[in-house]
Amino acid sequence: MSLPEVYAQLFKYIDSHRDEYIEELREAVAVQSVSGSPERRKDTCRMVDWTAKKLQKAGCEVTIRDIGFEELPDGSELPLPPVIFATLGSDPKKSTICIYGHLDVQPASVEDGWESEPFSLTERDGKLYGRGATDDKGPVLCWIHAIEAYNAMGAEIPVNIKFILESMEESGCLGLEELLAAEKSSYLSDIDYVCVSDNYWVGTEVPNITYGLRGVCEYQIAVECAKQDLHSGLYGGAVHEALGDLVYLLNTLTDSEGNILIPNLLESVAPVTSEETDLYRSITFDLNEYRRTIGGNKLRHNEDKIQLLMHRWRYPSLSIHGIEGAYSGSGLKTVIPGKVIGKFSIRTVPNQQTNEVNEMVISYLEHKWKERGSPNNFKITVDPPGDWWTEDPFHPHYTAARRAAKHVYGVDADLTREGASIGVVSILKQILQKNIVLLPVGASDDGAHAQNEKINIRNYIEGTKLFSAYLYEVGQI
Ligand SMILES: NCC(=O)N[C@@H](Cc1c[nH]cn1)C(=O)O
Ligand SMILES: [Zn+2]
Ligand SMILES: [Zn+2]
Repeated sequence: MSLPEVYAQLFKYIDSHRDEYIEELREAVAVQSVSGSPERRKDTCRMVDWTAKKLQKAGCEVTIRDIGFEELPDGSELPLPPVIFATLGSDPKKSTICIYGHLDVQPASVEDGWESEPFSLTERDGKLYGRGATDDKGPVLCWIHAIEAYNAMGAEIPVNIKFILESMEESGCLGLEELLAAEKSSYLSDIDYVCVSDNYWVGTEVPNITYGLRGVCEYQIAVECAKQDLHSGLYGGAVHEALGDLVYLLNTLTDSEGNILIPNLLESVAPVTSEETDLYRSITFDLNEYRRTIGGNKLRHNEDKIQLLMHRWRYPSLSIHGIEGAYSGSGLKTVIPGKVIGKFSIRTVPNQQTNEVNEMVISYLEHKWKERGSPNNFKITVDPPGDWWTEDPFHPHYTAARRAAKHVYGVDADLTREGASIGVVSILKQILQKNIVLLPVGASDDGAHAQNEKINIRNYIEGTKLFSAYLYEVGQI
């Protein structure tokens, strides 16, 4: 494949600006834009301002869109971080692509087991460690740097660009759907293609392009046995313990193999077709490397690549995330928690309907609660869901993205799905009905949401090249 002249120049420029790109990521990571923490809301808004300035400097016309308030558990209201709309170019002869990214991050602290301060970007062995490095500040910066590279070369970007950058992605995308629905006939009216970089490679060497996501339904079960915690020596034996009830309920959700026990929940899962299975065969995926990265003893579907990938991407799964109110410090504490809240989620897939899943979950838990016969207070809360999404991976937009990947990495990108959820993707699909490509830059072992999140310098720099090449290739469709 001959390399277009523009690539040679862009790639050389990008390589020579590596150190500046790292410094910019350092600045971005230092802003503690944790959307789930009300006390970090100012920092989250600061991240919005910081990014808006970068976009303006790159030549974009930036609009900051207010999206209202979040109601906190105590009934007070907290302003949501605004959404950035940024436009570059409005040539009617060019296609217009919509690029989505998010500026908020998951919580992180050294006490969780980080080897270095999570909000201070730290380089070790060619990797940049820091919260948000790969999810999703690194990829957002890759887009901005790709545009800056075109500008510096004096090269024309062959597409118009419209950014949507939100800062509540890690907290249910609050306020975004309403904003985007209202913009269908204005800001979003001329979008031809959508590109999102908020997921990861399936491995560490071969790039992939993603055509499907699972949805997510999140639940909280609260059980209360006392108005405060109790001394287990003084009250143990006298009370019906809330944590025992909760553990019982959580244990009824799956069997020991992880199979979901909620009746009828799997009935609406679309059958896997042979064409679909064929797409999984050629995916580069090393089961043993995946297991080693996790550090576990044995995987489910251990011997079968296709089954394992399908259970990560194509079938529902149920995960228990934690128990609020239960003692979780080191050592023992002889306490009976007065109130505990169990948190779990179900990843949903085509053709499951969120409202049906919610009804099945609630009715099953209410039935199990009755069976338990506990006198304690019990309440289930359903959190805002995200829908699943699938796309046509043989659309010319995908061909353009794969051509871009081939130019950068020299190999064919795999066509894959992902098991996580990106709320905006199904929302944009519903509103725009346009082809959406997910174009990840980070590697499978980046540790998004976990301790020691990182992006490899190679992925960060090659990701910038990938986006510059993607802009070029989409301009050729
Ligand atoms: N990079 C996508 C991602 O991490 N999405 C989150 C979205 C979410 C759902 N509930 C809280 N965050 C995911 O867990 O899939
Ligand atoms: Zn993300
Ligand atoms: Zn995330």
